[in-house]
Amino acid sequence: MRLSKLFKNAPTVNVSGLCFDSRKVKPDNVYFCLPGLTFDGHDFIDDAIKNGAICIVHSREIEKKQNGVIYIKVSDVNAAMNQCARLFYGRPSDKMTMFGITGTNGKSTIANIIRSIMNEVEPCGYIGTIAIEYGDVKLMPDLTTPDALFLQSKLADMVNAGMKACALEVSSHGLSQGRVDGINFNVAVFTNFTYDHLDFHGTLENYFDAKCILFKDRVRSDGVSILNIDDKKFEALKSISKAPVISYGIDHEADYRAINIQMDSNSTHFDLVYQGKAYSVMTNLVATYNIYNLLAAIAALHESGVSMDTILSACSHLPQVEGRLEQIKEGQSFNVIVDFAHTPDGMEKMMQFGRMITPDNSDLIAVFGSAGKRDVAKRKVFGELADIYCDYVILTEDDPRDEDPKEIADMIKEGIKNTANIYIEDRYEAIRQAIENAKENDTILLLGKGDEAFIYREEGRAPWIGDDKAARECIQKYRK
Ligand SMILES: CC(=O)N[C@H]1[C@@H](OP(=O)(O)OP(=O)(O)OC[C@H]2O[C@@H](n3ccc(=O)[nH]c3=O)[C@H](O)[C@@H]2O)O[C@H](CO)[C@@H](O)[C@@H]1O[C@H](C)C(=O)N[C@@H](C)C(=O)N[C@H](CCC(=O)O)C(=O)O
Ligand SMILES: Nc1ncnc2c1ncn2[C@@H]1O[C@H](COP(=O)(O)OP(=O)(O)OP(=O)(O)O)[C@@H](O)[C@H]1O
Repeated sequence: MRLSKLFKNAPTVNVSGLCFDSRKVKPDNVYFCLPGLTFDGHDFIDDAIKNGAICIVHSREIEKKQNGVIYIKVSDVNAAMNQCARLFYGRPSDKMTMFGITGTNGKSTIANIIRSIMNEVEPCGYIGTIAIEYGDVKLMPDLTTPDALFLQSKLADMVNAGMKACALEVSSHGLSQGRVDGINFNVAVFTNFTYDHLDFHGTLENYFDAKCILFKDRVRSDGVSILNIDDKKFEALKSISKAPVISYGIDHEADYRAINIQMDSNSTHFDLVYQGKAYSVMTNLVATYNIYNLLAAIAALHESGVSMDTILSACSHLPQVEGRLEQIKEGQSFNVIVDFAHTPDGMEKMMQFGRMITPDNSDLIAVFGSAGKRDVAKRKVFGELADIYCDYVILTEDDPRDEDPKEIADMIKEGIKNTANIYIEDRYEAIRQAIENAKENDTILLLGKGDEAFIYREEGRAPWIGDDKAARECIQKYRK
């Protein structure tokens, strides 16, 4: 592409790509000097030029300019990069129905439900924590919401592969770093707002402000904002939404409301009330929070023109979202559930569900840890929740990074006053002991890692068999 297509008054030289990391710059790339949390991209201009950058986009004054290199000064490099990414990749998001899903918990679940039902109407891609998926392509992501350059390139790949829609998880980090600034969403979905990510945002107010960006700035004014009316942030989001608001919920009157909910450990039935009419919904999703997730997805799809018949007939056989309330069934006489719960709210919801499916004379056993180098305050809260709901706790490693997993476990333990607990550092061994010792009708919750097939240790990302595979293997070996 010609540089002049990206910047007014720029020379008409050809550029081969866009890059914000000097180490990854290729010949004839444009290098964007981003201010980061640790470094400032301006400090790596020489490296970028050595690697072949033909153009430097910067905001700081540059004293020594090199011949043959084009320098473009802008007031906000991040904003310029987002705009260029959109143009370089041919405005891909304008060619698809874009669903953006944000909130503390439920983003992956809702995005995957949207994708799977949308696929029955027209091809839909997914970008989020679990994968980047479109057609037969499935890639493992590094981030929930990728950086703007990678994101726009993947959206372009989706358009080229024939996708007509995309369900994108929009994290608060992604919003505050402008990773989705080049996207105008047709549908913006809000799940819920509880405690998370204080290590990054500092305060809950900042965390919420980041979430607001999707509804204030990034949704199209002719689009729609789908909001959870039972969440305490409903009114605040409604008041700032650029697009008309559609509500969903259980406890309050809503545009899409679930009533008469009946649930067991394998399925849920409820009546969906929409515009005064009740539709009977049968779904293989369980746990009350998943009814919220399903309502959000139903509202998002229906408001984008998918028929209620198509949506409701798909609800009964939704594919298992990997590592989200995944029930491990190997013919054993007790329940084993793998779940990605890693916030206090997620933990509590899972433990409540575990309690609901466990008979009074049986035990609820939880196996979990907490991530290293991430929010420390939630550790004790996890312990307090386990103390309320569980009969036995096995504390183990999560993603310790360069922290000592035992010290993390001790911080969780500060919240456990009455419930019996042990510490088994090795996650596989912790799962093995839980499974080997479970009695008939007990429930074992394996929490925190979900579908992840890696553990972040001191030396980086190390392979991990995965909670689901570990559990299946242990049931086969020790309970057959
Ligand atoms: C905390 C955070 O979000 N950090 C992101 C941030 O890094 P940073 O600000 O620290 O960047 P930096 O290292 O200071 O570097 C500044 C600039 O100098 C450049 N640089 C740096 C060194 C060099 O030699 N050459 C060079 O050009 C860098 O490429 C960058 O452009 O900007 C980088 C570039 O976009 C991101 O890769 C990085 O994400 C890191 C990897 C990360 O782990 N982010 C997580 C916390 C995250 O975003 N998570 C959310 C939420 C997940 C959830 O809900 O649980 C997600 O969406 O995944
Ligand atoms: N609506 C909800 N309310 C509360 N907790 C939920 C809800 N949906 C899911 N959870 C819990 O949060 C965990 C993560 O779910 P999911 O991956 O869908 O959320 P997420 O917002 O995408 O999280 P992340 O971005 O960290 O992956 C689940 O395993 C479950 O424990």
